[in-house]
Amino acid sequence: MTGTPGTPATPDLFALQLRGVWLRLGREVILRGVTLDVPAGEGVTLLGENGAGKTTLLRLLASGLRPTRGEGRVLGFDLRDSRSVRDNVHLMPVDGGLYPDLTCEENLQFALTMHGQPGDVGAALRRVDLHGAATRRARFLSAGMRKRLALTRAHLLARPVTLVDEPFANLDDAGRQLVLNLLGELRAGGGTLVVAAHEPALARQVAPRALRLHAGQLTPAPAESA
Ligand SMILES: Nc1ncnc2c1ncn2[C@@H]1O[C@H](COP(=O)(O)OP(=O)(O)OP(=O)(O)O)[C@@H](O)[C@H]1O
Repeated sequence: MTGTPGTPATPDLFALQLRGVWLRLGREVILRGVTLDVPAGEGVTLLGENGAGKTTLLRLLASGLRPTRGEGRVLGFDLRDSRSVRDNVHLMPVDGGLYPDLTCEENLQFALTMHGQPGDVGAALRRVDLHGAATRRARFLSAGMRKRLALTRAHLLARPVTLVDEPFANLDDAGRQLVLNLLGELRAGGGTLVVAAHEPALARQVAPRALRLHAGQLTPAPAESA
């Protein structure tokens, strides 16, 4: 895995590749030699107990954390090429990663503007039943409403790679079905998806290949795995 920044080495082949990645945060070693190949368009469910390192791995794949050792590529771009990686990846963090002082519609419009993308903000808010809260600041939304807003932002942006952390948390039944619909549409459009979740049966409906992170290592999870 070699190449210069800004130049994809293996375009279209693999969306995500890690080779022997170790990651230390403070005194703790979180990842211990993680190797991963995710073909473009695949959906991966990331399982693991609390504190296993799922969020950390997603942040690393979004170029928000650097490997202590080892290397990785996103759509052929070296993980150290943060700009190229961030152009192609959207990470939905567990808290939604919204701007608390922007309204719902401003949060969506800002995301579109940052990526130079067109998009129908009103339709996106209607889709997740937030049209009545369009002018409400994100800080005044409930946890479930924040999750809906963050999800519709990920769907609207439809980056080649979408990483979502705990998409089902805080949602009612209708909200969980919305997650499945929105993430399913991202996959259907050819997007690569990684879902970190504690609800394997739900997550696997849109991201069938399940991997488990345990003791810093990534292994295939059996079909019935919880
Ligand atoms: N900034 C940080 N500095 C030091 N340690 C950290 C930092 N962020 C996370 N950790 C540690 O990394 C480990 C993995 O955390 P992480 O949030 O990635 O786990 P997780 O699998 O997403 O857990 P959960 O299922 O509870 O969300 C934990 O032991 C956590 O305390």
